[in-house]
Parts: sequence; C-alpha cells; structure tokens
Amino acid sequence: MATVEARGSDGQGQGVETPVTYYRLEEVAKRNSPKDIWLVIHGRVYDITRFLNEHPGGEEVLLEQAGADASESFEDVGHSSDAREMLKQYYIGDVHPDDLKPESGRKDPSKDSTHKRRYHLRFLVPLLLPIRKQILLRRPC
Ligand code: HEM
Repeated sequence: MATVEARGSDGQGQGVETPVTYYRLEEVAKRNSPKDIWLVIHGRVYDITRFLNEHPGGEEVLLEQAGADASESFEDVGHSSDAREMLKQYYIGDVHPDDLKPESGRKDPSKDSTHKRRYHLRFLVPLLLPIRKQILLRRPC
C-alpha cells in the first residue's frame, strides 16, 4: 500500500512542503506486466506503462526490469541527460525508507569484499617484495 507524507522541502530551496508518495518494493514488484509496468531507479518509482513502446532501446529491456530496481542497468547503458530528464514525467513517488538499500557509492567500505581484499594486499605486498628480490638475485645469469 502507498503512503503519502509531506517532504520538508520542494528541493528548490523554497522550503515549501511537497507531498511524496512512498511505495513498498512489494507493491512495485506487482507492476510487472506490459499493461502496468513500474521501475525503481535510484530510490524513485516510475510508472513507465505509456513509455514502453516509445523507449528508443526497445520494450524488451524494460520488461526484463519490470517491477524491480533498474538503477544499475539504467546507468550501465550510459543514458543521456535527455533520457534522465524524461524520467521526471514518469515519476510517481519514492521507495519507502524501510525498503531503501544503500546505493553503491554510499555503502560501508568495511562490508565491501573488494575493499577487504585491497586492505590485505597493503600488508602482503611489502612482505612479499623482499622474497621476490631474493629469488631474482639467486637466479643464474
Ligand atoms: C524510464 C526509464 C528510461 C528512460 C526514460 C530511457 C530513455 C532512453 C533514451 C532517451 C534512449 C536514447 C539514448 C539516450 O538518449 O540515452 C534510451 C536508449 C536505451 N535504453 Fe533506455 N531508458 C530508460 C530505461 C532503460 C532501462 C531500465 C534499460 C535497461 C537496460 C534501458 C536500456 C536502453 C538501451 C539498451 C538503449 C539503447 C542504447 C543505444 O542504442 O546506444 N533503458 N533510453
């Protein structure tokens, strides 16, 4: 079910309260057919039903993402600023705060496995370098 709440600012520094509708991901997931298709991009919910057969990239890719979070695939394509501008006309609300996942840029680095791997390498590389030097020195010419 959707909840309507007032947001503190209109996003233009005017301080005007604008109502925002929050949707649970469970609700979004149900909108996954060509007759009723919603997507989540960066925490915002879009009803793209009327855009489906206008999408320059075709219907197929949108149907694959139907009812789900399409942020990653949207970014992977490298959509133009025109495409980002177009998003506004399909915006219907935000993902409910309880369902929000941290975006990749904001995630805790200590929980990131790549970060952990690099952290360990920082200690291993100085230890391994002298050993490699020894091996190279012992090699016959
Ligand atoms: C409502 C959301 C979306 C809008 C408004 C949108 C809009 C557009 C626009 C305007 C273009 C033309 C190229 C450009 O200006 O960037 C485009 C191309 C494309 N879009 Fe989307 N798009 C959306 C979602 C998606 C999603 C979720 C995918 C998933 C993979 C996708 C895949 C593509 C592909 C593959 C192309 C063709 C790129 C090419 O030919 O180089 N789009 N889209």
